[in-house]
Amino acid sequence: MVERANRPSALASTPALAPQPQVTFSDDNSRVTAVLPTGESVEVLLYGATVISWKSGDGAEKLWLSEAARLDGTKAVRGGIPLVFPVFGTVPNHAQTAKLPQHGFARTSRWEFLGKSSSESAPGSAAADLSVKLDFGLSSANLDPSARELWPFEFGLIYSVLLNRDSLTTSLVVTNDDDKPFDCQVLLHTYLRVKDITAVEITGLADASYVDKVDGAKTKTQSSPLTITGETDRVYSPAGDAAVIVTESGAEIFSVTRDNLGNVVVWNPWADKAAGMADFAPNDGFKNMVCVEPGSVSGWQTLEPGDAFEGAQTITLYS
Ligand SMILES: O=P(O)(O)OC[C@H]1O[C@H](O)[C@H](O)[C@@H](O)[C@@H]1O
Repeated sequence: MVERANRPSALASTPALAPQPQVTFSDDNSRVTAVLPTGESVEVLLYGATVISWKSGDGAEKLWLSEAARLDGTKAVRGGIPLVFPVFGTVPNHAQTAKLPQHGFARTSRWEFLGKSSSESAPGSAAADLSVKLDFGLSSANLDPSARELWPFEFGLIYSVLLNRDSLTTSLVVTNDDDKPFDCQVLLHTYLRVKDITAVEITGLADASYVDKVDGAKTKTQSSPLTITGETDRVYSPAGDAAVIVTESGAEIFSVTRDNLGNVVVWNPWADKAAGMADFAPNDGFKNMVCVEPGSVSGWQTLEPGDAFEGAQTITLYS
């Protein structure tokens, strides 16, 4: 038998492998954070599966989060990306959801972290190609009994947050695990951060009809790029699925694409409404945000037993 030690070692002559770039990750039982090797990061609170931070590689925050947002699970988070399910706003004349609080219970429930997957294990992957996906789950089985009483259906929700170098995708899958159909609405209530709302223009909604919630719920048609000059609360129903582009001072900053979500809500509370919200700070924070909220809210998704509905948004940054 030849002693291994006497043989020339193939390994010894191989140059040391460069360390694989890694996604850094932390989970402290209340929030999950992932950081790509190139610096991009995302932070998700288990309460509501609310994305509370999304940073580009240079450390710039892309989402607006109120300085007075409660992050302790006592109130829906003011900012980031709260999840709206199974009702948007309140719909008193819809028997199934009439008892639910505004925007339902998904944003005020504690979700389970199901796990992470990243592209770093792919052989030869370069730092620039890395992405990470975080999955969260909520089902009737782990719902607070008080919420279950208000909406007594067996359901499952899987929410996935995918961070790439230049984009964030959030997608929600709803399944009906009951033996009877239920109706639901979903919406990704994204608070985008801007430097100066008066310099913002939103395109991609041309010719779309919308319900103007600050003008008696009248139905109108968008004729030109949208600028925000006062309280704005509109539910758009664009005919196609064109991207919604947010520009600031003429430069494109965000593109929001939708997958299987027929509505886009655009919301800015402006000065008076912002001042009236105890968890909205600073008072002039409305100048630094605009909500662009892909969803399915102008009608109902009726899910038969065993059926599923999936909807997603991708927010891409311009460099
Ligand atoms: O205060 P919240 O329950 O978080 O709702 C905040 C806003 O959400 C959506 O954008 C609705 O269209 C608005 O009417 C509502 O004011």
